[in-house]
Amino acid sequence: MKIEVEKDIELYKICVPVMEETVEKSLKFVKDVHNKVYSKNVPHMYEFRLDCLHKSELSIENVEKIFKCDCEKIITVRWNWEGGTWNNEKESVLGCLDILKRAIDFNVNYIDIEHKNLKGVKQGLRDYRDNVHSNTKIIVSYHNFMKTDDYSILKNIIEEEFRYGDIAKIATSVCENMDNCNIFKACSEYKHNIIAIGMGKLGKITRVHGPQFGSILTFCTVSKEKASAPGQLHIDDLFEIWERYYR
Ligand SMILES: O=C1C[C@@](O)(C(=O)O)C[C@@H](O)[C@@H]1O
Repeated sequence: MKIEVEKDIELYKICVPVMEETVEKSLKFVKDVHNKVYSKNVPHMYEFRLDCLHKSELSIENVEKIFKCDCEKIITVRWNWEGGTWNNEKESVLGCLDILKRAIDFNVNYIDIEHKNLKGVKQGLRDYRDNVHSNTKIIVSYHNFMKTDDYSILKNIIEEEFRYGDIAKIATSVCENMDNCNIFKACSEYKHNIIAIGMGKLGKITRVHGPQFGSILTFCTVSKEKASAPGQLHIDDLFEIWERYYR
């Protein structure tokens, strides 16, 4: 479905996280979503949360099967200190940076690395991407599951994210409506180069209208029970709202 609110606005993109324990289940999930097993609508792209893979699944040869999957994708290896399940045990089996660099070798659409993780890698991934002449875009992400920081702090984080990557991402918990205003402000100020999300029930408005303000995508779930973060809408609900709101 194409939704064009403004002449210059790009397609609104919906991304569904894939959080399976095995590569086989991940690929089957994407195939089932594409075949509308879980929902009436299908997303534009998928975020493969490779941190969710069981450690027995962690080999470059195995994760490469995901990089080859024929869909628009984000490859993410989310650490446990940022809300994911990656930990030192999994890291000892296969390094998260090795996974992300291999994904870059495969020209996946996006990789996502935490803003905090960059303390160790500095410019590493962007230089690597340029050196191997990959087209992968680098998302640098910041999550705050407790609150939404003051705009001046968010702005500093976003500016630093752009020092290391191509797309800035903030996903913060919305505690009051002014938080939503700050998230929309970030979408507008960094239009089409940012993913900005308000987590939690109060933040749902940003998940629905963030793309109109300039966020390049929004995350949805295809399950009534399972979501990768608080406040995600079911994909069918979002499509229904967009069709009504933007018709
Ligand atoms: O960073 C994000 C955003 C998210 O946390 C959300 O709030 O929808 C969902 C995560 O899967 C993703 O990596």
